[in-house]
Amino acid sequence: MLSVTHASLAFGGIRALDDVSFTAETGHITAIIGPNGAGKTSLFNIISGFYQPQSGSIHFDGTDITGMRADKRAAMGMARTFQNIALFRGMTVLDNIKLGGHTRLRSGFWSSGFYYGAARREEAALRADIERDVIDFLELDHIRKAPVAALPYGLQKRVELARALAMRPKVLLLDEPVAGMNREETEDMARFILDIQDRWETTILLVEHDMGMVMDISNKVIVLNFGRKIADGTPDVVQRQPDVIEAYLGTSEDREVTV
Ligand SMILES: Nc1ncnc2c1ncn2[C@@H]1O[C@H](COP(=O)(O)OP(=O)(O)OP(=O)(O)O)[C@@H](O)[C@H]1O
Repeated sequence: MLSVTHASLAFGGIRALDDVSFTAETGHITAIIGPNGAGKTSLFNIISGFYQPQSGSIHFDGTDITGMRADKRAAMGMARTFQNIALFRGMTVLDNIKLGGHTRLRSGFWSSGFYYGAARREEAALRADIERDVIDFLELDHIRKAPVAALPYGLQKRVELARALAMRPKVLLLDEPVAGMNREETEDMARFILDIQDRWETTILLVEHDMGMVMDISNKVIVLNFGRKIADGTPDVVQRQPDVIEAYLGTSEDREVTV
């Protein structure tokens, strides 16, 4: 289980997060929604360790990780995808995915050269693992040798998911996984997310503006508005809450309304 307790984060005078608490249960899909600027990315950033909250705490499987560095959190089993695709565009699909797997190697990415025999055996095992569990699973076999830059957007997003999955994460943070996708690509991605939950019981956190997808696949929805949590419950309950509807509909013109 992952829990955020009374977390606040401010940038100058802007309160990006204001006393936010919630839990993401193990093996569940928890969505974080809210209008633009509500604090969703900030919440992801304090969970993954990119930012430190000014107050409050974050616990992961019983450990207080509030002050822990991002790479340590990754080593504990936290993986993340980004709003804007963060892949090595000139490298192949397979090589990008293997980079995710390297966080799992005991001999480590940088020390591989020094422990060549052991590292090579580990590398071969990792490759077999990735082929079976990630490439086949996410149906990427036909493009494994393709450079990422040559792929359509929806597939690039799937490769990014594959790279996160190669870390065998306990917690997977997905930042707008279907942004910019067409209906078919969105449905594929939703199916893959549900399959990941089903197969590995991964705890999944999701920031997403596509309300149809969020309400369809989430076990729980957290709603933020101006840095504060205004709702926390099952999709059924949350989408009927008047202040949630108000947050989306009663907003200024520059906010995106996707309900
Ligand atoms: N590095 C930063 N420096 C200054 N202000 C920031 C920074 N990051 C976020 N903010 C501000 O904090 C508030 C919350 O931003 P955040 O990006 O977390 O919202 P969001 O819900 O993810 O928005 P979006 O849906 O547009 O991605 C906004 O007012 C934003 O301008």
